[in-house]
Amino acid sequence: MINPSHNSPQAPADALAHPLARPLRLGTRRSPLAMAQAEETRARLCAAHGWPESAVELCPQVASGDRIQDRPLAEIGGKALWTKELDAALLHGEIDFAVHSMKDVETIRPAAIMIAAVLPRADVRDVLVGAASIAAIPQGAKVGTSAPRRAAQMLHARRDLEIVSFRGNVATRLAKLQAGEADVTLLAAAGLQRLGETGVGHVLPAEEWLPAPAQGAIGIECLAARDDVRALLAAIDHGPTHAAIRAERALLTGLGGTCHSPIAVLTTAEGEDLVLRAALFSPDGALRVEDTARFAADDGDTPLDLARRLLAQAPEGIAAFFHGG
Ligand SMILES: NCc1[nH]cc(CCC(=O)O)c1CC(=O)O
Repeated sequence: MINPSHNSPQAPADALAHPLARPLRLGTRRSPLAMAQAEETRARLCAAHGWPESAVELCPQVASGDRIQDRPLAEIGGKALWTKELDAALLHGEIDFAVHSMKDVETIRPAAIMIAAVLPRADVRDVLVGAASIAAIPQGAKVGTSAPRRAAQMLHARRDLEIVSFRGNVATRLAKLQAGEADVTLLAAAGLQRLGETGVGHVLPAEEWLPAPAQGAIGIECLAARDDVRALLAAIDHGPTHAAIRAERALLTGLGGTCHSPIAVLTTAEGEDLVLRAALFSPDGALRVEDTARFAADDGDTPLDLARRLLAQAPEGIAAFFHGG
């Protein structure tokens, strides 16, 4: 990327476009949200390095999580269903890096794969569609969601509501709501914004309705051994978001949380410090424990301590859904 000499003939634009001899291959799922996130990643990477768009080639893959639409994620194998095809493509050298919603990436990853960059976090909040607020949802209404966290939060706030399973991508879920399969649903503001669906629903205040771990963050993974790719991705890593995601994932690791575990968390910055606020629920929403920790962004131990404190306070009806770190 350094101009060699003033006398050297001007290289053609394509030859200058990239340090590798070929385009970088970006692995992504095929869903509209995943494709929007892949496009955003390509745009940021090309802008950071002054490359034309052709320097990064999108390589969409069908994930098992997208293929199987009729059962809750927690039932069919969990978050690995979003990552295993892209992991295999990375490990086989078919792609150079993979773009993920960090919310969907399990805490335990193959040793050869690392999170090389995290993009600046988008809106972390959930959006309620179908009612103006939690209080305004009609008595006994049906809430369409397959997320254990959203179901538990909703039942915690409103014991009268009924949860109905609601899988599928953002457009599918909005269509199911339109078709009357449920009265209200919950979606991530970040996903709606990335799809250009900005007028949909009512944003829930994050302080009252804590989001999922890593919600709103896009992460980019590559092989730990690929120093060349890691150096290129470092240019688009957003330190504050990366620190928050590291802390939230450490908390989840400490809790032994899975996709069955109703956990909500909000990270905020206070000066140089991070404040991690986390709540655990029983799946039926009857029980809830909450705790908070403040720590320096590079302190990896405090999120684990917070996990231990939460588990120590958790009654059996909550602890049964977490198995410790
Ligand atoms: N579970 C699917 C999923 N994974 C990431 C997002 C939204 C984007 C994000 O959180 O970054 C969504 C959709 C949703 O929860 O509404």
